[in-house]
This record gives sequence, C-alpha cells and structure tokens, in this order.
Amino acid sequence: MSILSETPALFELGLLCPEARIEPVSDALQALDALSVSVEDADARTGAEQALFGEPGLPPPRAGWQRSRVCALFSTEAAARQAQQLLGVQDFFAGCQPLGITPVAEQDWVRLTQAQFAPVEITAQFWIVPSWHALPAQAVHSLRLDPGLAFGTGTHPSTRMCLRWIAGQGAPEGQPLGRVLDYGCGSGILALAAAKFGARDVDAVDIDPAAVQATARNAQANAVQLHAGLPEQARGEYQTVLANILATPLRVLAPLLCGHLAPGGRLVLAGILERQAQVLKQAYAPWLALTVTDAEDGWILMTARRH
Ligand SMILES: C[S@@+](CC[C@H](N)C(=O)[O-])C[C@H]1O[C@@H](n2cnc3c(N)ncnc32)[C@H](O)[C@@H]1O
Repeated sequence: MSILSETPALFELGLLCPEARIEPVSDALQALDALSVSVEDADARTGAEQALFGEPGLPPPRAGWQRSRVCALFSTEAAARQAQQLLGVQDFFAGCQPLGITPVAEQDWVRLTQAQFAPVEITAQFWIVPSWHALPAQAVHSLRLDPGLAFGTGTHPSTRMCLRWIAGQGAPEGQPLGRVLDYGCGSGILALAAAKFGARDVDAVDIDPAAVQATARNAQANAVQLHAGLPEQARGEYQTVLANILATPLRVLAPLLCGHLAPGGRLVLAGILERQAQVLKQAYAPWLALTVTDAEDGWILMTARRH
C-alpha cells in the first residue's frame, strides 16, 4: 500500500448538522456500521469559525459546533447510501442536510499517523522517541513512548517542563529523586523518566484505569520497574511528588499531595496556567511555599521543598 494511491477504498458520507443533532446522528451512524465518525466545525477557516476550548485532559465543553460537518466512513458506497436514506426519515434528522457521498482514496493510515509523531527533544541529551523511530544520535537518555489513550507523549509544555526538571536532577547541581510518586501518571511518562534518572522506588497512580494499564505497558517496553495503580495505591512518604494535572484538581489535592511528602521532599506541580499561580500558592501555603521555576507557552511549573 502507498500513502496515497488512487484506488477508492472507502466512502465518506458528509452531513451538515446543528449542534443539538450531533449526538443522535453520530450514535445512529455508528449503529449503521460506520467505520468512523468525525465532527468538524462547518465554518472552520471562515469568519464564523468558533473555538471550543477545553483544558488538556478534559473534554471540550460542548459536543460540537453550531453548524457541524459530520463525516462517516463506510466500506461500500451502498452502505453509505443506505445510511443516508435511513437517517433521512428519522425525526432527529430534522434540520440536518446530506452533503453527499465521496470516495476516499486508499491510504496507509498507520504510516500516515506515525508520520505525525516525531522524536521530542527534552534536553539536548534526553529524548522521547516513538517505537518506530530510530534514536537520535545525540540521545544519551531516551524513553520509548507511542501515542495512545493516555495523556503524555512529551509534546505538551507541562509534561516537557516536568521532564526537564527530572532530567536536571541527574545534572551535577541536581539532587537524588529518592522514592517518587507520579500522581496523575497518564502514560507514565514522568514516572518512567524518574526511574531513568535514578529514582529508587517509583509509584505511578491515576484515576483512569486506562492510564494505569498504559503506564504498566510503557514501563515494560522501557524495561523500567515501577508500581502502577489507582490513587489509593500511593502509600507513605516520598522524596519527590510529581503531579501534572490541572489547577483545579491540584488545589483540591493539596492536603493529600503534601501528606505524601517526606521531610525535605520536593513537590513538582504542572498543568497550571500563568494566571493561576497565585491561587495555587495560597492553596499550598499551609504546608509549603510554591514558586514558579519554569514557564513555557503560558504554562508554568511550580515547585517547593517541604521543611
Ligand atoms: C495532564 S495528564 C498528565 C499525564 C502525565 N503525567 C504527563 O505529565 O504528561 C493528567 C492525568 O491526571 C489524571 N487525573 C486527573 N485528576 C486526577 C485525580 N484527582 N487523581 C489522580 N489522577 C487524576 C488524568 O486521568 C490524567 O491521566
């Protein structure tokens, strides 16, 4: 298979739907054996384009746009045409409009997807590298991580800042990480990095069971020893507590995270926007004094030592 050959392999049914119809129409398309259903802003790249904001790790605030283009892929033209006919007679289709059925050239989806993920440079010597890429020649330290269901491939500024902080502990001015807790581990990327940079015992926890599984798989792929589990599996005191979540959960988690810090231990928080620094400082003030120690693209890293 080539990345783009001329053979039409699939058929795309396009529909224009108002926001209130997106969910029932998408559900019906899936029930009609669509191979995939995607939703886009029908007014994208026009003056009427609407932004849907969601902080990383959280779903967007709404199911779709005022006018959404819903695209469903079918394996045959007949299946796409039948789906269009069946949808056309449903009550919930009122206000929707078919945009037509178009053949989609056969593509090598795997290669196309892989091509979008390149190695990520954390420091000149520390790289996050997808499994299908060769290691960059200058990579002294590396983690093998593929994009998956759990957050954390090193492309987000918050993750990168945490990774830089961890890598800095391996530098001459750094300090041993000791026992490490990665709270909200996602793919396990911070826990894996901590293990690579000398942590002696690593616990990685997340409320999402898919993240726990991904962390265990990624640990195996990187030949790293760690304990992945749900939050209640964080036990006792740690010399390093890492939490890249978001400002609101981090505020709520202040007593819990500080309760896990050993005397002299260090707390590293990320997932925080510049304007949220003060709120976080106040929330943690009863236990320790957070300071901003790194910043990238409007996101900040906050760290503190427990006395
Ligand atoms: C932004 S991702 C960070 C993933 C990874 N640690 C990184 O640095 O890229 C945040 C993770 O925290 C998890 N999470 C959110 N709220 C949580 C909570 N209250 N307790 C534990 N994990 C939580 C989410 O499921 C998600 O996997």
